[in-house]
Amino acid sequence: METAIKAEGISKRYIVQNVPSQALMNVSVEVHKGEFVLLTGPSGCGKSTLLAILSGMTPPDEGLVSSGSTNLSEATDAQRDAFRLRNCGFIFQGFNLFPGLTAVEQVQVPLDYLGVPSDEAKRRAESALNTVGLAQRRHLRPAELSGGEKQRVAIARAIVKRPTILLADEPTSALDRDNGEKVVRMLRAIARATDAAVLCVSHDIRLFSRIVDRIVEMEGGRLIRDLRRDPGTTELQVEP
Ligand SMILES: Nc1ncnc2c1ncn2[C@@H]1O[C@H](COP(=O)(O)OP(=O)(O)OP(=O)(O)O)[C@@H](O)[C@H]1O
Repeated sequence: METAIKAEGISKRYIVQNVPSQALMNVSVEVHKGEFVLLTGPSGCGKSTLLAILSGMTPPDEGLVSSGSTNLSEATDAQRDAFRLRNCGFIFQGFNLFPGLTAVEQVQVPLDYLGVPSDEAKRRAESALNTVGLAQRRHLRPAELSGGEKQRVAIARAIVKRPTILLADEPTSALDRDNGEKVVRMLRAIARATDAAVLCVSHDIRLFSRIVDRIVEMEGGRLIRDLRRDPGTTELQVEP
């Protein structure tokens, strides 16, 4: 399997009011293209910090982060921004949609940032909405959509630029069980269909465990477990 993003020996410390707090300690992890990974662990264990470092949003204090030939740990702020814009799609717990924009306009926004001509951006936005089953609702604004539909718009917005890495932070926690499961199955289908590495933070292991390829568990700023599903079985196996 080809590597989409790789972190080696990552450490990150925050200092708040002169008190240091070690968010990540010597974390190494590799996520492959087409792989759907759940990142889980107790509150404050460093999951969001790891996502931020893997997407180039935050530089690590120590260690290497790389994607293909891009070395993110040595990149400038502008190079990391450009990497993120081109390669990463994000999905958030609270959807983060613009109240005044229709579904198709929301999905076009990342393509506008990338300078895609507006006719092509509209066509691609409609196609992404079609992928998440919302073609018929493309002219509606967030207030006219259900929670599940809003999250599907957010997924369409995240996949419209065909990212190599799709990062989701608690994408199901504002949804009921059925809609949550729909979203998780949709993320797996996206990983399969587009070969994107999908890395998803959630506390809801039960919802994800039957569907993901791999569960990475953190505690106190470290990775403590890495379970992979053997092809052809439903059991997740501990990494040797
Ligand atoms: N910007 C920041 N400034 C200071 N401390 C931070 C910052 N971001 C995170 N931290 C601290 O780093 C540690 C890890 O936080 P992080 O948000 O990565 O954990 P998490 O596992 O995502 O938590 P949760 O599940 O509650 O979202 C925590 O102790 C947190 O307080």
